[in-house]
Amino acid sequence: GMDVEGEGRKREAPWKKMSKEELENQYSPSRWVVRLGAEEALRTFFQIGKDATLRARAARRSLLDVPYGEGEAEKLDIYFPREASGGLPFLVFVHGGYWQTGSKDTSAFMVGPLTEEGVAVVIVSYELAPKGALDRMVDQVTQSVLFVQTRYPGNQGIYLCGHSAGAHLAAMTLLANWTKHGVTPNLKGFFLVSGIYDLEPLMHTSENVPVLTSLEGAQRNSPQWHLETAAPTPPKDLACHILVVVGQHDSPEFHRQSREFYQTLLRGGWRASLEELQDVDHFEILWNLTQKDFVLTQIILKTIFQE
Ligand SMILES: N[C@@H](CC(=O)c1ccccc1NC=O)C(=O)O
Repeated sequence: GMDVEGEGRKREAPWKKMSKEELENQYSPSRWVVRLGAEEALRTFFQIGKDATLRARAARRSLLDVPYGEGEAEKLDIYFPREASGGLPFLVFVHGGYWQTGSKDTSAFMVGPLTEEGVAVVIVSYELAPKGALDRMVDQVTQSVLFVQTRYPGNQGIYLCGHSAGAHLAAMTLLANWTKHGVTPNLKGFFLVSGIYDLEPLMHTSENVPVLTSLEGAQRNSPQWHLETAAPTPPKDLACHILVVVGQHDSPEFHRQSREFYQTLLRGGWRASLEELQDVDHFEILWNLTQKDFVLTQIILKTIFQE
């Protein structure tokens, strides 16, 4: 009905009526790609990411493999604008790959157009499953944000961007207790791209192997679940804007996840918006960020520079 309060909370989750095969399908983004076959889409995605990373390293001043923690995987790359002077805005990017694949070394998609406009870009690696556990990955992303704030205290804002499973990890930092860490990062915005916010349906797919072992663990690592049950209060100044964005050709379950997370953010008093980007799939929505005139590149730049 029209009762926004009741939507999505009292109603039975639609995925619970799906067969295992249907869930598997809904949570396999490559199967929804319209222009390429599934395998070719994934290959193209990683190739474009690798090329963009090589270009970024050749064309921009960078600091590579900077440790933000003790762990072997706890490394990040920082790419600077050509004319870097004084305080810069920073975009911190968390890659996807269902917590099992991906790397900072294939994920510097947006470095070209953003550094061109004066944004420093940080690409984060974290410890993948099976070695890494979700709680640990969430902590690592939190640590990477703390690292950027501590190293660049004069920054003109930190914007956290994540794709797919990386959007999940980025969204989890909305729940971080910064007081506990002793540093409050100058977080000004979130760009959550084709993300997953409720992990419970994934427990019934092969993608869960080996990250989700219990319902309790799935809930503990679901920003959707936290916002619905504990309702953490948003920062008082509401300076932080959260953009939830999904591609037209993402699966219906990915659309539902984005929509419900956005609605839950609004109910909780966060400043959020939802965008469905026309004519892009789960992978194009990210690889198009290599292009300055792509609508999401423009949205990101506008968000960073209007504030
Ligand atoms: N096996 C997955 C792979 C995948 O979902 C993926 C690959 C690269 C970057 C992000 C991805 N999705 C979520 O993290 C698929 O069917 O597309």
